[in-house]
Amino acid sequence: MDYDSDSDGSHISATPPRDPLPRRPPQPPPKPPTSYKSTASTKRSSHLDIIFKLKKPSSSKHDKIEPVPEPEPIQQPDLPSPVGNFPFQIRRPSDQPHPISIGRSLETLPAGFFSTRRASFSKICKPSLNFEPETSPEITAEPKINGSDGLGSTKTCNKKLPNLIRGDAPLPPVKLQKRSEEGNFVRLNFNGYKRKFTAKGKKMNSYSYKSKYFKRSKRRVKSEVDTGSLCDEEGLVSEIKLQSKAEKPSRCESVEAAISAVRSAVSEENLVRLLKAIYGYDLFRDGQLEAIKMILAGKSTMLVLPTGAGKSLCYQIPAVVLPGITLVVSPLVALMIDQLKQLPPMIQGGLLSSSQGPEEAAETLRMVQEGSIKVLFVSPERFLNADFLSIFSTPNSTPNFVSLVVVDEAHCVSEWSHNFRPSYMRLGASLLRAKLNVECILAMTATATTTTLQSIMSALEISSTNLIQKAQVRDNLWLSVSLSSNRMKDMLKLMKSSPFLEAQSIIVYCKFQSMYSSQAISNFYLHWILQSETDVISRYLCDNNISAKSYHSGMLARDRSRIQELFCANKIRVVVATVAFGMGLDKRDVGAVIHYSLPESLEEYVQEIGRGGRDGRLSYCHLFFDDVTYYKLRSLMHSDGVDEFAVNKFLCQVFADDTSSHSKVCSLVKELASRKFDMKEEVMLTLLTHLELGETQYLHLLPQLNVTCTLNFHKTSPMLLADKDTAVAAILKKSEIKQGQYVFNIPTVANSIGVAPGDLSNHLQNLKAKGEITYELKDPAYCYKIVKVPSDFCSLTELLTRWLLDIENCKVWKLDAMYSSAVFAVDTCEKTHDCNVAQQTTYLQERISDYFRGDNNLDVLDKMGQNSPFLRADIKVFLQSNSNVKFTPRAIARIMHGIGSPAYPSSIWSRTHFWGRYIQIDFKAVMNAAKAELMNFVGKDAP
Ligand SMILES: Nc1ncnc2c1ncn2[C@@H]1O[C@H](COP(=O)(O)OP(=O)(O)OP(=O)(O)O)[C@@H](O)[C@H]1O
Repeated sequence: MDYDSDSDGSHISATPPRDPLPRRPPQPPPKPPTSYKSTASTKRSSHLDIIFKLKKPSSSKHDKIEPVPEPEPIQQPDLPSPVGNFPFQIRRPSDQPHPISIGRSLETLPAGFFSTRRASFSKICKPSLNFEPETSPEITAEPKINGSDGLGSTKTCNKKLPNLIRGDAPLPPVKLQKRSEEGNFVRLNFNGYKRKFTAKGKKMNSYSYKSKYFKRSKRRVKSEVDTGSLCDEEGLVSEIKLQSKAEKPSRCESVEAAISAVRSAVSEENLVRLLKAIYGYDLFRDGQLEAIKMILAGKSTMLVLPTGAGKSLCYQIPAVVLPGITLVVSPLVALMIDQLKQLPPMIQGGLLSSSQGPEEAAETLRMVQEGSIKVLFVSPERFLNADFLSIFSTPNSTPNFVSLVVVDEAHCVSEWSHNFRPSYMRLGASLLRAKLNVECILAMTATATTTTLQSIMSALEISSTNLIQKAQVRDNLWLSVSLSSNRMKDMLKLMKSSPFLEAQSIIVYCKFQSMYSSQAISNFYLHWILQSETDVISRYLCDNNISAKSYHSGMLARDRSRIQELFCANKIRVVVATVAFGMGLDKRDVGAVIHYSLPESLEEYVQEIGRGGRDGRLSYCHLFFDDVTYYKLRSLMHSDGVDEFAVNKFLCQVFADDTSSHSKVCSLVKELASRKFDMKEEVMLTLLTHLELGETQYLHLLPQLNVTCTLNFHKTSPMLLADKDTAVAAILKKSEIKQGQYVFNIPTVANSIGVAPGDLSNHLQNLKAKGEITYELKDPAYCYKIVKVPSDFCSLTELLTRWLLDIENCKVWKLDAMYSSAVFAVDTCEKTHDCNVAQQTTYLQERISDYFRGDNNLDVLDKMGQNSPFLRADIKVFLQSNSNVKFTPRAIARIMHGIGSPAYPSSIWSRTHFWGRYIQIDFKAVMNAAKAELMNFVGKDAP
């Protein structure tokens, strides 16, 4: 079967039909500055055998290739013209700049309106840890809670601290286990169900079993159970919650006494006493004491500690000592919930998240204002909400003033990190100081290069003397790597051999959620099209007698939680997951982490291997890499890129709506704009945020809204209601009537009567409550007010495009650095007689520390081809066969690289013969070839 057959004429190609395996492009001239010669890319044998002693693998049942249905003939897509005017010119907007005026503050949206994106995140890990032996906590009483600062002496010790986790805790009900199954456990109680986790096997954490305290708490568990962290079955937090009532007062008193002592003198002795009183730990870990002292001295601090090193404690202790509230900014709701659950019970915590209902959010805010919350977790998007900020712009005498702002995952602040989030740009020190009146900021991360650190510290105005940084990778992680031309089989071999065979809990990380693009790479994978890679691999492992479960972000949240729980309870041995797995995961006994796919950066790699060996025991981390995955990832690094003319058109639209009033709320419907400018939503948000927070403030972003309203009248006739209600009158004026329903844009109607869109929404809710109307809202949109119209659109366009291009190049460089490190380890090992895991660990550790140190001499391979004899001819054929569609060079390069974009989605364009055909040729080279061919094409058509 000719899978690649098209019906659009594009099969008339300069290149012969695709081979089952991609042909290597003509090699570019050798790159000069590599201090070692890579043999990894040419040698196809697995290196596993020299690293680990292998057992004989069982045969795979998976080699069967199922027939693939013939693809439907390609329909010429009904695409919006992504480029109204052809790419090579930059237009100024037709509107003239308007005088600046300051708009009224209209933003009164209900809390919880924001959406939090799911991002590829988790926490990271760094170097030489001092994992001191954990001692049994001698806790004698359940902590109590207190006065207006959360720990004062006026209130009773027995008050229960719920740590406001509501119905949004992402945990499904679980059936009660039989008592007899209890082993090393903590019982959780979510959604009204109690559960126990049983840890089977011999490899349980030695601390837990040795701990006298643990044995005592086992006996007590029947009487009292509270919530606990999903994977903290050996953690102290849960143990604290198991205290008997009789023990409460002394415990509470000792905490209060320890706090008073620290308040009067911030000495090491007093802090260790407080550590012991709250957590039961005898010693601070590396970096903790230094950080806590610095924060208590009021100094903003940059803290870089590895994953699992105990960063949370560095803000929790100051939170109980300082008088006001500690605001913790976290990028993901899942992380916030996890951190909230892990707060010791004497620290009253709360969270504000987009998944909460308005009542829940209002209740949390009420508690904040009362001063009964000590630690509040919020998303960075919350800082868009003026109502939220106003709560904290109070004098320091009120109970709800902010003593400390903690920026967790602080690398998200920097565009040079592996995980930049535009909303984190909002957390600049000047804004935090102006809006929250806060002096002390703690930035925490586990992975940041020197460049990233510099940019975080400059944004948050943290002095270079206040940097606390420890090593990147823990010593208990054994790192190995191998080049593999058959990763599935090699992985099976690995897992059936020692020491992976003995590992109790294993995480296998995959990169791609769907096997879709595999069809472009090898016919062998054709039958996996549109299946999750994690599903395919977990099934393959199960078929080969290794019990494994798949986990990816496309699954229902309930199913994901269930898998995480079972894994934490040691009921699943292997989880095959995408990066979505592991965020906030605190399972201590993960014995092995296998990378089935190359990570996108060393940051991601370090973060993912950091899930292993959190109990301080040896954990084995193996990385498989291959050229095909590298090429695929290299293409993906270009998926956020945009061109100058697209940025210019975007700016024209953003400022087009500015007529006369700067108090007007403008909106940009995300999906429509994304297709129109062929820009991902995240990229548009990055640009808008830059327009607000860059050197010149051009606009003021407001919380996102669903802007299109479809409304029906019920009780009173529309005209009669309009006589009494100005909002209804405006709706009638500004609506289109479609099938008897009134359809209008919320900001347009709000602007016409001079109210905020949020106020109009509230008004609609009231009318609905009275039975007058029903309505539906749709079309999520970015909302903003224009502060200043740029005077020179061309310069601004150029500036923004260059900035985005630098970010794109940085991502590519990070991937190349990851790939080069893997090649380096394999090559160096190959040259070494009797190379073993210990040596590979050393090679990889060296590369990792060079990378994070920002060593400019780091050799980075770029193995992309620079040209192909068929490229220009293929582009020409492609253009001829799609002559009715407008393209940009970037759009063509994306198609040739097999990357979908909002205006050229893969669902349509992957059916073309050329989809992904040139992934081995550098993206920019393909773009240049496309540009030249487009010029020819346009020239020919010109009259
Ligand atoms: N001084 C200490 N002694 C013993 N255990 C500690 C100490 N400090 C923290 N821990 C424990 O270490 C574990 C990891 O801590 P924490 O979650 O704060 O790490 P982290 O650095 O935030 O890691 P991640 O980046 O994965 O979130 C927790 O179970 C915590 O209770």
